[in-house]
Formats: sequence, C-alpha cells, structure tokens
Amino acid sequence: MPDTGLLRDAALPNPLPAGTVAVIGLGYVGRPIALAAAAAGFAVSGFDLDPAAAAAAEAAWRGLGAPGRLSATADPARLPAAQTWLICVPTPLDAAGRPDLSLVEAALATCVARLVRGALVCLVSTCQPGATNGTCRRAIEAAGFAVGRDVFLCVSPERENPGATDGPRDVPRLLGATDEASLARGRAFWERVAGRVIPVASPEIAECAKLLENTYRLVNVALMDELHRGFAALGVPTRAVVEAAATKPFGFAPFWPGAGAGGHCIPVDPEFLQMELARVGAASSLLAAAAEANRARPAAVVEGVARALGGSLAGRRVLVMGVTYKPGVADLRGAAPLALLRLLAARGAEALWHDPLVAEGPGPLAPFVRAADPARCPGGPPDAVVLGTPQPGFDLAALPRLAAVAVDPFGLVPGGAAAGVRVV
Ligand SMILES: NC(=O)C1=CN([C@@H]2O[C@H](COP(=O)(O)OP(=O)(O)OC[C@H]3O[C@@H](n4cnc5c(N)ncnc54)[C@H](O)[C@@H]3O)[C@@H](O)[C@H]2O)C=CC1
Ligand SMILES: CC(=O)N[C@H]1[C@@H](OP(=O)(O)OP(=O)(O)OC[C@H]2O[C@@H](n3ccc(=O)[nH]c3=O)[C@H](O)[C@@H]2O)O[C@H](C(=O)O)[C@@H](O)[C@@H]1O
Repeated sequence: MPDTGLLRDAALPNPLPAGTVAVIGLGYVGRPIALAAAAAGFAVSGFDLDPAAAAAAEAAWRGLGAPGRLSATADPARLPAAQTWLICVPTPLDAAGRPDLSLVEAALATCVARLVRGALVCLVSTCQPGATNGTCRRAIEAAGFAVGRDVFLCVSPERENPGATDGPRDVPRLLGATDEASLARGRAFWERVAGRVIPVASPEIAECAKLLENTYRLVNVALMDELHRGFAALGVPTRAVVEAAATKPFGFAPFWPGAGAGGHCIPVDPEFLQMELARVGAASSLLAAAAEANRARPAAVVEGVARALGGSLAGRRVLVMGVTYKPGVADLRGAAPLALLRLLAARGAEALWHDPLVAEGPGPLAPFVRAADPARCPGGPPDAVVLGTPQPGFDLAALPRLAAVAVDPFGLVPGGAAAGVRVV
C-alpha cells in the first residue's frame, strides 16, 4: 500500500487540531460519548447524516450546559481533521435478517476521507468478529495509510444499559486493537473519557465478548420464557423459583420470563455472532433455537390470550398494558408488545394499548387504539388484558380487574394462576 499519509496531511485545509474528536452517529450511543469526551477536555465535533439528529444533539447538549468545544453537524465538510474518530452508527439486520454493515462502511468512508497521519479510529458500534481487522482496516488501508504506523485502529464496543446507566463512565470499556501502538492510543483516549478500560489481546476478543454478553441474555431469556410455561403447568410460580435460585451466592444469574426479548440489541446482536460462526462451519444450534423461540414468543402469548377467550380472537377487544421494549424506557424499537398488537389485530381482535411512557400513538402504534386510562378504555372494558411490559408504577394487583381475562407472560401479577390469571 503506498504511503500517501504525509501528502494527505499537506493537502488538508485544516491543520490537525490538538485533542480533536469526531463522533460519527449521534444517537443513543454517540451522543453521551461525545459529551463525555468534551467533559474530558477534548474539542468534539459530532456528525450525523440526519440533520434532525445533529440538531437534537446540539439542543440536548446546550440544555445540559455542555462546554462550547462540543458541536454537531450534518455537513461532513464541517468535520475537522480529527485526531480521534469514533464510529457510533447503527448495525441493524437487513430485510432478510442478515447483519447489515453498510452504515459502518459509510461512516468509515466519511472518516477516511478526512484521515490524517497519527489519527486513531475506534469502532464503537456492535459488529461481527473481524469487523475491525477486516472492514475497518481495509477502508483505512485503501486510503493509503498503514494501520499501526500512520493510523491507529481499535474497537471498544458500547455496553451501556439503556434506562439504567447514565454515561460512558458507568460501565468498564473493553478495548481491543490491531497492534500495540493502537492499543496504547486507544487506552490513553478511553481512560481519559470513560475511566475504566479493560484491554484485551485482540479486536476479535472485544467483538466476541460484546456478542457473547448479548447472546447470553437472549438464550437465558428464551429459556426462562419456556420454563415459565412449564412451571405454570406444574403449578409453581416462576418468579419465586428464580428468586429462590438467586439466593445462591455464586454460579447463578437471574433471568425472567416476558413477552419476548425486544429492543434493537438482544434479538439482533447474536445474529452477528451466528453469521460468523456459520461462515466457519460452527453455527450454534442452541443459539438458533433461542432466537427462534424468542421470535415465536409473542405468537405464543397471543395464542394464550385466544385460548383464554375460548379459541377465537375475532371481534374480541384486547388491551396490551405497556408497549415499550423494556420497563422504564420510552423506546419502541423491536418491542415485543408491538408484535402482540399486530398479531392480535391479524387474528381479528381490536387491539388497544396503554403506556404511561408513550404519550401519543407514533408510527408503529398508529393502527391501534390508545387507552389513556386503562380503567376507561374507549368502547368500554376489553374482553382481555395482557401485560406487554410491566412499566414502573403499574398496579399489577389491579390488572385482573381491567377485564374478564388477564394474561401474564411475566409471572408478575400477584396470585398468579391461583388468582385466575392466565400465565403464558
Ligand atoms: N442503544 C444502545 O443502548 C446501545 C447500542 N449499541 C450499538 O451502538 C451502535 C449505535 O446504536 P445507537 O446509538 O443506539 O443507534 P441510533 O439509531 O440511536 O443512532 C445512530 C445514529 O447514527 C446516524 N447515522 C447512520 N449512518 C450514519 C453515517 N453513515 N454517518 C453519520 N451518521 C450516521 C443515524 O442517523 C443515527 O442518528 C449500534 O451498533 C448498536 O447496536 C450498543 C450498546 C447499547
Ligand atoms: C442489562 C444489560 O445487560 N443490558 C444490555 C442490553 O440492553 P437492553 O436495553 O437490550 O436490555 P436487556 O438486555 O435488559 O433487555 C432486552 C430485552 O430482554 C427482555 N428481558 C431482559 C431480561 C430478562 O431477564 N428478561 C427479559 O425478558 C427485556 O424486557 C427486553 O425486552 O443490550 C445493550 C446493547 O448491547 O445494546 C447492552 O449495552 C446492555 O448493557
């Protein structure tokens, strides 16, 4: 690869500003990292393709009294020749359910067009093992830079827990790099911004660890969903079983049943691991079964509602309590309760919803009827109520009073099956 780095430096209109960071992608992940980097003393330029996201980031930062050295733009021409580049764009599945890295590739294109010698590129987005050493390295080398000499490359996957952790300093950061020099550069940056950094021996270890964390959650949630039905058939309350098992001071991490693990990470990220495992002929059948069970979970819950109503949902009115993907978080992405609403409607029911965290009926909720007060549903009391997401503040003991049939995929309603609640 020709070493054009020096030429590129000379041609750039911007001199390399000391301590400048560019954050590409200003969503849930990029925005707090940009803020933390500014708080750590870096001059930070955020970039988002979506002008609304860039404007929202600036407004949020202003509201927090963010330092003036923090700015956001949707115009790549306004990006400086930064010393540190952080890739924080989404990594979704495509329509066929395959991992889609096209946004990471586009972000890399924005970055490498402005790379200067000495810069550090860090992949933060959740990607498949090999993305750093493959996709990222190729993009940098194609621009004429030698990784580890001209430009430094590392990966530090995000591990924030939405709704529970506040910022990049809350969770230790894994850090993998392509070489020693890159690891040192990455470590110096992240220790300043995030505090606790855990260096690992390769980018692939960091990538796989991130995917293992979320795969572990998917498999265990799917197991609990299945056991929940079994325990119910045995007449044993699942939550009491898990709480009892969790008193063991080692060797057991509690997971809970629900309407289906949702969001845009737990059902998605394991596919990145599975894709690479399949490529080397080692696809995990256990992971495949868990993913399939999780996809099928909302349909199983709806079938439970149908059975409780005598078999057919046609013309019945069913209220879903809580529609976000997890309790306490106003995020509808990949939310299992949305699948419940769609499946109920597809089977001829009138689907209603209530959620104190969702004021309006935006996009995916538009086809369904909002019940601002679940005790006074439009059109009168529903035939059945099903717990979609147990939002903080829900009076679960009162759930069975909302309709003749109450369905609980979580095992949370007091009294459970003994109190006439349908446990699914
Ligand atoms: N949301 C979360 O709590 C967590 C997310 N992650 C991972 O972090 C990554 C980012 O996720 P989020 O921040 O949640 O996504 P997001 O959807 O909230 O935000 C991403 C932003 O990137 C922008 N974008 C897309 N392509 C771009 C490009 N080429 N150039 C510039 N901007 C671009 C989008 O317009 C959007 O505003 C994903 O890989 C995700 O799996 C990991 C852990 C936690
Ligand atoms: C706590 C934790 O490890 N969080 C990681 C996770 O966050 P996310 O917001 O997806 O939460 P979480 O996994 O709890 O719920 C997902 C779904 O499972 C359901 N869920 C969950 C637990 C359970 O016991 N039962 C259950 O049904 C639950 O109701 C949801 O429907 O993925 C993030 C990511 O990589 O983006 C990581 O950065 C986070 O650190």
